[in-house]
Amino acid sequence: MNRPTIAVIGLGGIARGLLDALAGEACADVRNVVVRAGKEGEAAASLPSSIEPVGDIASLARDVDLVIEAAGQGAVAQYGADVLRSGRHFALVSAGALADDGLLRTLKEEAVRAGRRLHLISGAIGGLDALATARAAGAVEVRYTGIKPPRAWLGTPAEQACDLHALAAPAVVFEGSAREVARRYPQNANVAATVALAGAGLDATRVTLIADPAATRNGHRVEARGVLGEFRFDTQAEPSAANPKTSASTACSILAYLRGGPNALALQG
Ligand SMILES: NC(=O)C1=CN([C@@H]2O[C@H](COP(=O)(O)OP(=O)(O)OC[C@H]3O[C@@H](n4cnc5c(N)ncnc54)[C@H](OP(=O)(O)O)[C@@H]3O)[C@@H](O)[C@H]2O)C=CC1
Ligand SMILES: O=C([O-])CC(=O)C(=O)O
Repeated sequence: MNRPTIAVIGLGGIARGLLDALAGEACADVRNVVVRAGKEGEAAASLPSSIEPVGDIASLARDVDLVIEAAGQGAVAQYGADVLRSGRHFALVSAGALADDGLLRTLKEEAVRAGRRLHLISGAIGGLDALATARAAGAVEVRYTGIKPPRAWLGTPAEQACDLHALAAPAVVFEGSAREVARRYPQNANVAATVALAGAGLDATRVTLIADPAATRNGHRVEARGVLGEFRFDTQAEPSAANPKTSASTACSILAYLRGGPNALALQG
């Protein structure tokens, strides 16, 4: 990838981490941040004058050629197709949005029509290359296990599964498919959808989520078994200082991608 001129959707923990990292980097020029319509002025107050906040895709600077989503699943649905129709590449981290087959199909079709790239950046997870290799050889059984401190699960359905404020031992808060977890835990388990899209698919990939009172970091475990043998990829990730639900590695995965790293799934192009 040549040095792209980019826009970032979102201005939360991941986006700010990325903008901070890019301030000292030559791998991309940031022209715009996409914020909710009406919040442009508020956003401008906290951004350098070189970055203009906009409230829609039509207002992006003409020379933006790549748009990075770092906002949430709703933002993928809201802006993804417009980004591609406007002739720009689209790279995202809110992978759970792609558990909606209709949205995934639309984005792929728009990417083909526009001749643009549709990339899913690795985010907080690793091992996608090994998953793709295992899948290429035939059927593969894949399990993703996410283990986070109780505070990372506040405001999610995990609150109904256990008392997050009085947990004395690890508690399983979700068991099911990657497709289901994408819908139920939109801010916490996008990595499960990423693992699924790289390997066994959204319905076959099994997911367990655990709230662990002894955990201080976000654990991500990928276990795969197929005709080639088996592997296990374990991550203990520092939580983002801005958002305990998110691993700090997510912003860095976008930086690595912009540097030309191999850490993205090409869904199209
Ligand atoms: N693949 C991966 O490994 C990971 C993916 N993620 C994904 O990244 C997302 C962002 O994470 P994080 O930065 O920590 O979250 P934050 O909650 O810190 O920030 C989200 C930001 O996005 C903005 N936003 C949300 N929806 C829209 C929209 N439709 N239009 C414009 N702006 C919008 C929010 O604005 P406002 O405050 O106005 O709502 C906020 O500025 C997560 O929700 C998750 O989907 C997160 C972690 C890992
Ligand atoms: O950053 C993480 O730990 C993973 C995460 O929140 C997600 O996949 O949505």
